[in-house]
Amino acid sequence: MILIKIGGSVFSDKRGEPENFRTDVVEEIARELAEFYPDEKFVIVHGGGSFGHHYAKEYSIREGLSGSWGIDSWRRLGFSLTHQSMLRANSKFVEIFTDHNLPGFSISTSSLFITERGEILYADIEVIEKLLELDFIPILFGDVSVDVAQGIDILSGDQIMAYLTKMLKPKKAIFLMDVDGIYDGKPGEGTLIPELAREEVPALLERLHCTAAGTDVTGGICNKLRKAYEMAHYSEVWFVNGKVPGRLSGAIRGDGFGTRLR
Ligand SMILES: Nc1ncnc2c1ncn2[C@@H]1O[C@H](COP(=O)(O)OP(=O)(O)OP(=O)(O)O)[C@@H](O)[C@H]1O
Ligand SMILES: C=C(C)CCOP(=O)(O)O
Repeated sequence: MILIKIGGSVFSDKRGEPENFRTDVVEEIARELAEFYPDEKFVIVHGGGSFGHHYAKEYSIREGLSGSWGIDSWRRLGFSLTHQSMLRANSKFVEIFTDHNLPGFSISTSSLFITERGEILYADIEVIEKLLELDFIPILFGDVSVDVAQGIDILSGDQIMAYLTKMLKPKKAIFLMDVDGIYDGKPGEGTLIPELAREEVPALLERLHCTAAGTDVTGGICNKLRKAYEMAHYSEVWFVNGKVPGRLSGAIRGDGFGTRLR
């Protein structure tokens, strides 16, 4: 099984209009997956992009429930609206997958996962395992979450990737991004790293200023790299450009252009 995260920056313009969706990009991803399926099994996780992040920010979901009825009544509505927005993104993926004869099946993340300050505390993944046995392609997504510490929070697709890698032990985990891979510095300024050893990640995090007190509250490349560091215990991890046709296929075959972490 191969686990793939389709980054929010790949299927939408995060700085653009709310709920913009790059149909052509996702269609190309589906076309490439259809070349490998059913010989290869897949689990897909997609990010929030221009869908969930917009509502999550507007209703400050990451701050959780406060204990004040006024604020919480408003935030509960935001929690629901954020989830509905993610369902709209998710249904676009399922439609495109099924149009390409791929049995993509929607899994509502917030119904399976419980978090503690945004980190996964518990998840019931039996249904995902069963769907895989039955040759479905489960499609999960970054979502809102019920959180034991603060009532509600946001669960990032990158956290889900790390959890599923640990539990399902895919032969490969692939992050599709809107840049060519991991750079030693800012994309466009630093150089692309084609091969990265797990032991090199802590030093790279320091060079990228991803210290514990860093500013990546909602994720970004620092969170992605930290999660990939955990994942590399169990699986090879790839970072490739999901907007360039052929790059996903290259990562699936193992001869692709991007960053390979082992
Ligand atoms: N050293 C770096 N190497 C690679 N990307 C970097 C680096 N530093 C910053 N970035 C930025 O990180 C972004 C990818 O992180 P981001 O969290 O936006 O990914 P995503 O998975 O597409 O989004 P989402 O979390 O919404 O699903 C890239 O667009 C890139 O510009
Ligand atoms: C904002 C929401 C609801 C999901 C966040 O998931 P991510 O884009 O993978 O970090």
